Order: sequence, then C-alpha cells, then structure tokens
Amino acid sequence: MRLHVVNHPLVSHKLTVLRNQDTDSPTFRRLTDELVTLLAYEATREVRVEPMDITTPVGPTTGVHLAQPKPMVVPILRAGLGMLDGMMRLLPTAEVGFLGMVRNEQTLAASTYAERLPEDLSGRQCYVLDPMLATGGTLAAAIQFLTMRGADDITAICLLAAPEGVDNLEAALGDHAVPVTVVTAAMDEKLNDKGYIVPGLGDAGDRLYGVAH
Ligand SMILES: O=P(O)(O)OC[C@H]1O[C@H](OP(=O)(O)OP(=O)(O)O)[C@H](O)[C@@H]1O
Ligand SMILES: O=c1cc[nH]c(=O)[nH]1
Ligand SMILES: [Mg+2]
Repeated sequence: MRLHVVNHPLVSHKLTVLRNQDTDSPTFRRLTDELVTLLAYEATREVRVEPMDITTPVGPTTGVHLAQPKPMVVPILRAGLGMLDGMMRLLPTAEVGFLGMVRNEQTLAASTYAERLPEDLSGRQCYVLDPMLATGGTLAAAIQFLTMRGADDITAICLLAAPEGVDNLEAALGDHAVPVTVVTAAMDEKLNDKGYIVPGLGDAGDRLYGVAH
C-alpha cells in the first residue's frame, strides 16, 4: 500500500479551519469541497490516459484523453458524499458508484447498508472517497468489496488518517495483488478510546449533515 500525505500550505490552512469546533456546517461543507479538489489533483496523478490526435488552430498535435473504461468514483455514505462534488469537478466524466457503510460506535466494526455499483469493475481505476480513516475498518471493507468486483487499481482520498488505521489497513490488505494508494491531507497523532481521530475534526458526517441519531 502506498501512502501520500499532501504537504501544501493551502491544504493545511483549510484543514485548520475544518478542525475548528467553531466552524459551522455550511463552511465545513465548502471547505471539504475545496480540500477534495486539491487532494484529487494529487490522487489522480496516475489516472489512465490514452493518446488523442487533435488539430489546433495552428496545426495538428497529439494530446491525451481519459482512457476507457472510465474511472469509478465511490463515495462512502454518508460523510463521503460531502467529497463527491469536489472530486467530480476534476474528473467530470468519471462514473459514480455508491457504498453506504456505518461504523458501530460501540464495537467500531463497519457494516454495509447500501450498495449501488456495477457488478463488474474489471479493469477499472476506483477512487474511494471517505473523509476519515480511523480504525481503517470501513476502508478495508470497501476495498475488499471493490476488489471482489474486479477493480484493479484503488486510490482512497481521505481528509485525515490515524496511524493505527493505516497499520490496520496495511495488515488487512496483506499481500493484496491490487495496488492501493491512500492520499490524505494529514496523518494525525492517534485514536482516542472511542476510536475518534486525535486531534481530528470530530464526527465528519455529523459536521457535514447534522447529528445522525
Ligand atoms: O476507520 P473507521 O474506524 O472504520 O471509521 C471511519 C468511518 O467512520 C465514519 O463514518 P460513520 O460510521 O460515522 O458514518 P457516517 O458517514 O454516516 O457518519 C467515517 O466517515 C468513516 O466512514
Ligand atoms: O474521528 C472520527 C472517527 C471516525 N469517524 C469520524 O467521523 N471521525
Ligand atoms: Mg459519522
């Protein structure tokens, strides 16, 4: 597994505002959107393209366009939905599939409650969107799901990751044949005893959309 922590002053600045408990939901949503576009720029460095002949007003040249099959963007509901528009701004012709997953706040085990994805993801590059990589259980299950459908290259974009979650994810992937990359805006200190990222930003879904229950 490859890990890429995006080191950029604008990313750090926006993340600081996002972390602040005084930041309201509308601002939190806007900053999430802006941050994802910056992270997506890094995360799509290896998106597959193929040559394309065009003619400029001055003459012929060869450029590139996105290769087929198109990349698949997979937001993990609920909080990952807040990252979708920012991602699609950069990859407007990508397709979107949905995974609904929730972590049991007592056991911290992830379960899947919704799925809307093609049966066959063979040959597809997949971009998984989830703001928080905490214990890593949710992302590990999502990656396993996409791999079982045939995805052959997976990049996860997260706002924050915890070291314990990255270690757990690496262990869960084992000698995974499929390349997996995690792109994050920051690697935080640790998890607390409730499985929350420290210093983190709290519950990303609640801060985006309000308290779920
Ligand atoms: O790495 P993990 O320990 O698995 O935790 C991370 C998951 O927890 C949050 O989702 P949550 O279960 O709160 O659902 P929500 O998006 O509906 O709020 C977050 O958006 C991740 O999906
Ligand atoms: O810190 C955390 C951990 C899991 N889910 C969140 O939304 N925040
Ligand atoms: Mg939540």
